[in-house]
Amino acid sequence: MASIDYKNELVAENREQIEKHVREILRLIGEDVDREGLLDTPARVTRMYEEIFAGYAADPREVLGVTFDEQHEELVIIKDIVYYSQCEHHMAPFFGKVHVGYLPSGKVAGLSKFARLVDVVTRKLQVQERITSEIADILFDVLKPHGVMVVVEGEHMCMCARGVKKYGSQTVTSAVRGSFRKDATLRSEFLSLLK
Ligand SMILES: Nc1nc2c(ncn2[C@@H]2O[C@H](COP(=O)(O)OP(=O)(O)OP(=O)(O)O)[C@@H](O)[C@H]2O)c(=O)[nH]1
Ligand SMILES: [Zn+2]
Repeated sequence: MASIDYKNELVAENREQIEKHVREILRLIGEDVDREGLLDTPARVTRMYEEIFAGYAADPREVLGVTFDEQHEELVIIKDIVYYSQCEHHMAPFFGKVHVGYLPSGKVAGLSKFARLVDVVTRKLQVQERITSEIADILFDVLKPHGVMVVVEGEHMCMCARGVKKYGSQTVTSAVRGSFRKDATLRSEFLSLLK
């Protein structure tokens, strides 16, 4: 499931300042900031920040604002929702897929809202564990389902491009709320449907 485009108005307001600081960082790392290839880079980086940090300007609970009543009380799974986030330790990208399963209790959300929720939660400085638990907590709180399970897979550039340099390793995190905590069969059903 593809992600959705948002903008961060906070970045837009501070555009001039951000551009100035990006230019300064370029100078401090040893670049010639006046060479042609870099002239538009501070503005480009700022536009990129508007996109990849759009989560700061949005309320994740609001994206689930429209829910509807539906008497389906069995497992619903939305899998393979792609995300792109930035680790809060290095400001390096990490990305992968989110899989959500929930057991509704009378209230369901439109399928696209799960992808919107993933976008809002991931488009800020994050750690993978917090993405996982935030999505689980918000769904559990807003939809009041019998249970929720969230699995997140991620590849972290801070582990590839620098530091330990372990390319291709995947981090998998999960969070369970409600009936998923107690019911191992339900967890197995969810995990087997992800394959
Ligand atoms: N738990 C968790 N750790 C993360 C995530 N993203 C990055 N990290 C880790 O954050 C840690 C930061 O460790 P530090 O020792 O403070 O920083 P560092 O010296 O740059 O660490 P190295 O990467 O080991 O060189 C590293 O182990 C990263 O791999 C994440 O989403 N979750
Ligand atoms: Zn990192």
